[in-house]
Amino acid sequence: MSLASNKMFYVSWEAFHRATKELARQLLGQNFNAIVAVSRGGLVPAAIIARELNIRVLDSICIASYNHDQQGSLRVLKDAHLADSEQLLIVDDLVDTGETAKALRERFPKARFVTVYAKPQGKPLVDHYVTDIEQDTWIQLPWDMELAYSKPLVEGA
Ligand SMILES: O=P(O)(O)OC[C@H]1O[C@H](OP(=O)(O)OP(=O)(O)O)[C@H](O)[C@@H]1O
Ligand code: HPA
Ligand SMILES: [Mg+2]
Repeated sequence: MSLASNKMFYVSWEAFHRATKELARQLLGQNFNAIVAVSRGGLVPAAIIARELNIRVLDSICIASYNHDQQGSLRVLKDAHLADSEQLLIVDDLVDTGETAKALRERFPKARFVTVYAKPQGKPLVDHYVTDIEQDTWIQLPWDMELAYSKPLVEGA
């Protein structure tokens, strides 16, 4: 998939941290004992949730489907070793078309699957998420950005 619109949703590190802590709060009391992070995007929220919920056992599944904003075929580069169970939490940064989520649901039918951001197409596939994003909007994540000079509206200051 490539976006026809160029609408962007820019996420700072602080905003990402705040939203992920809100996701952790939604999960309080559900007694998860292990996390599978969906690498790479799920690694950061998985670490934050693990810290908030005092979960010490983490694993990763490495899935690639996008080359920057171009969706290609989904490839599982490395599987996770933890067994599927209702106490297992699968964490990704976002769900967009839902292709990645579909593959994860098949791989871990008993586990709970959560993301920080969700677009409409993928939303039905997640158990919990924090922020709705429109389908035609690209989420710019903090690790894909850097601070840069911003030209003033009027030159010559
Ligand atoms: O709902 P979908 O349309 O499947 O898109 C969502 C997936 O796409 C991104 O991963 P990507 O494959 O770009 O790899 P990355 O996590 O290494 O950036 C994102 O981190 C999700 O895992
Ligand atoms: O909107 C997005 N932003 C970053 N990565 C993504 N991978 C799928 N959709 C997105
Ligand atoms: Mg990913």
